Order: sequence, then structure tokens, then C-alpha cells
Amino acid sequence: MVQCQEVEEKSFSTSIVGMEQLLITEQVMVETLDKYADELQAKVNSLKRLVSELRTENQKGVQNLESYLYNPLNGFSLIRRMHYDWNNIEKYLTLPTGEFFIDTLREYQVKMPTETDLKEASQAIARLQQTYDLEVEDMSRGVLFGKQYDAKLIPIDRYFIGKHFFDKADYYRAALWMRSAMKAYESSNYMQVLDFGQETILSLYAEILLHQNRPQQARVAIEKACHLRPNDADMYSKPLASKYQLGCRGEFQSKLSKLHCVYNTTTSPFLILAPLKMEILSVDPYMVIYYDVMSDVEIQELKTLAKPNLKRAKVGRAAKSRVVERRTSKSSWISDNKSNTTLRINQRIRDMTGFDIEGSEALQVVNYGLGGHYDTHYDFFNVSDNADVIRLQGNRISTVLFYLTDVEQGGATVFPDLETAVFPQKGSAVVWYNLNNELRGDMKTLHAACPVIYGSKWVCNKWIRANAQVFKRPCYI
Ligand SMILES: O=C(O)CCC(=O)C(=O)O
Ligand SMILES: [Fe+2]
Repeated sequence: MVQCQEVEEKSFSTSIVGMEQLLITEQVMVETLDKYADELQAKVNSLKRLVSELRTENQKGVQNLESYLYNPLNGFSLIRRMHYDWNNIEKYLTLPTGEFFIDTLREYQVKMPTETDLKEASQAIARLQQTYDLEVEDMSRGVLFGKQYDAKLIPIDRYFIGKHFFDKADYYRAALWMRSAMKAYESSNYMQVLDFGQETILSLYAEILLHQNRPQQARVAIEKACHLRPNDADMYSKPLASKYQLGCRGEFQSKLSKLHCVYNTTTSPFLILAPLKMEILSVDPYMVIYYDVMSDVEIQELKTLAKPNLKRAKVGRAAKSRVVERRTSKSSWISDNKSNTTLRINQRIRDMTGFDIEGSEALQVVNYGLGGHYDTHYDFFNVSDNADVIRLQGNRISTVLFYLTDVEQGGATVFPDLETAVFPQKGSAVVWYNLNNELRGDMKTLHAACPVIYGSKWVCNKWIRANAQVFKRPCYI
């Protein structure tokens, strides 16, 4: 005899027996949700009691500021509360609540009807409607083929049935169900939890109307939906800004306070005599700004030296370099010993960084054009592409970027991953490490020059190479 292996069928709607289990599961889930709510409630209750106690004591003090504090016991208690209690209160607030119940509910997910189940159930309703020519409104009120039953379809049910017809390209019936859902829709706590609003129905209704070649009515429906949830409408039409764009617009929160402004007297012995004004922007990767590290006369000379040789800046090394839309500026290389000024600037770079610049690159002076920018990039070389470049002098361990001008608007240097934007200030310089302690490129140093909105932006780069630093680079853990 041939043994028939029965394949377990998980389709719920295809037998009534199969659905009985669902009701039992639902019962357990409702109870679990209730227990979760109880736990939240207990937390709310305990917080309310805490507020009441704290308020009572505080009001005693506030009503009589001085005499309350004449008493050392009150003073002591106040200090204790503010030092110890609030810290722990904050911890209590962030303690997970009812996680066990959330997990339990989550475990039931695998037992839930799937999208296929919902499709099958919708198809069953559709079949009834079509076979017996039932009216949407009758069915919604619980009338089936002339007989009233104790059941009904609420607007969200009607929406899903309508959606089924929509998926089946039966736009006529889809529209009937959608209109019925809309007419009967009432906002409730339940619908809010589900995030099922009237605009959900309207949006699908608009799509149905488009399929029916009724663009005018579709537009009205869309406008109504947008009116109901204005933020959503904006979201559809406008892509979210990238971190780079936010940085360019000056919309990063400033993270470090002015406490991080210091006079640097230690990076090189010379700084003991002439400390430099320094602000720490980031510790990992190391990044600082120096203020007033290039005089107007020096800046003027750099520009004059650069002007005759300004060429469209490229991306890539030597023979492989190309002019690209990603980088719109002109630049010119100026050798270290070109003049007394360049010698002095290079000495200052040693003082600012503590690095040896032997074998590093020449100074690069850059002028940005109309809307000039440099898209997000790394300054370090890709090891596999540039093995020969790196072998001799090492990779670009650090960048020193001098700002030779203010820029009226735009032109910030933005580090999206560090949420840091540096706005050009004439005579200042930003210094950062491109490589980590293993001398590998640090991906957090991704940066870009934002398009100049108004003004002429000039900068001067010095890329310091790693090989000369074997005895110089301070050891970081
Ligand atoms: O001009 C700037 O702000 C940044 C320039 C830059 O990142 C570069 O030239 O590598
Ligand atoms: Fe760069």
C-alpha cells in the first residue's frame, strides 16, 4: 500500500476548524497585551507617587527659600537628592518595561495568518459578493443574501476587501468598497495604534480613480489625503537630505563646547614661545582647527605664486588622473622652498602637527569656481591602486587644509560621518589624521567641499606622508 504523506496545510481560511485555533491564539495575545499594559501602568503609578513625594518636599523649600536652607538637614537632603536620586530616576525611566510580554507577542508572529491567508479570505468574500450579487453596504451591515447576521465589516475591513479588488484590477468594485470605507471611517484610538488613517484609504482610492481614467477626481482625493497628513505629502515629493547636505547647510548640532578651545604649546618646542589658538573638533579621528596661522601677506603671496599655474583639478594619480564633475576647482602646486614665505609656512605646518614633512607633497593652492565643490572623498590613497605611490613615501597620514579666504556663503568642508562642518575662516587651518594606528585609511574621514554659494574660495592643502613619521608619530592606544 502506498503511504500518503500528508503535507501540513497552513491555509487558515480554507476550513473553519483551522480558524478556531486562531481565536484561541488571539485570546492569549489579548491577555498578554493586557499584562504588558499592567506593567506599564505600574511604572506610571510608581512615577506618579515619586513625583508627588518630590513635589511635596520641593514645595516646602520653594515656599520659604531661605529659612528652608538655614537648616543644614534640609540642605544636605537637597544635595543628596540632586546628586544621587535624579541620576537613578533617570536610569529607572530608561529601564525596559514589559519586555517579556513584548517577546511573547513576537513569538506568536510565526503562528499568524500570512498575506496569502488574507488574500484567500478576501477572495472568499469577493466570491460571495460576485456569486450572490451582494451590495457593499448590505455586507458591511452584516446582511448576507437578505438575512441580517450579528456581524459587520468596519472601515478597515472594507479597505482590505477593496484593496483585493484593486490587486485583481477590478477597479469598479474596488472603488465601491473604498468609498464605503471612507464614508464610515471614524478615527479611534484603535485606528491610531494601527496608524490606519483616512488618508490611507484616500490614497488608494486616488490610485483606483487613475486606473479608471478619472485623473480629475484622483487629484481631488490626493489633495484631500495630503490635507489630512501634510507631512507625509512633503515626504513623498521631497527626498530626505543627506548628512553631507545637512552639513553644508550648517544644520549639524555642534557637539563640543568652547571648552575645547585651547592654546597649544606642546606639539612642537617652538609653540612654547608662540602658542597657537587651537580648537579640538574630534578625538577619533584626531581633528583640530588652528586660528590665525597664516597672515594676510603670506596669503597674498601664496595666491600670487599660484595664479600663473592654476589648472583644472583632477582626481586620481598621474597618468590615470581625470577631470571630473565631482571636483570643480583649479589648483597649482608650489614647492616647499619656492620662497621665504613657503619655507615659513612649511615650518608652521611642522609646529602645528609635530610631523616631519620630509617626502610629503608640495603645497597645493586651490581656487573654487562657480558653485565650485569637491564631492565626498578620502584623502588617503587606495592601497591596491597605488602600491607604488605608497611604497616610497607612505600614504597620506594627515591633511592640513588652510583657508585663504572667508566665503560669504557656502563652501564648508563637511565630514558627514563625524557630523562636523568647518566653515572657511581666512587664516585658519583644519588638521586631521587620515590613517588609523595601523596606518590604514580611516573611513570616518570621508569629507567634501560644499559648493560655494557666493564668493571665491581659496584653500591650501598640505598632505603629509607616513613614512617620515616612524619616530615622530605619537603612540595612541
Ligand atoms: O576645500 C575644501 O574645503 C576641502 C578640499 C579637499 O578636501 C581636498 O582638496 O582634498
Ligand atoms: Fe580632501
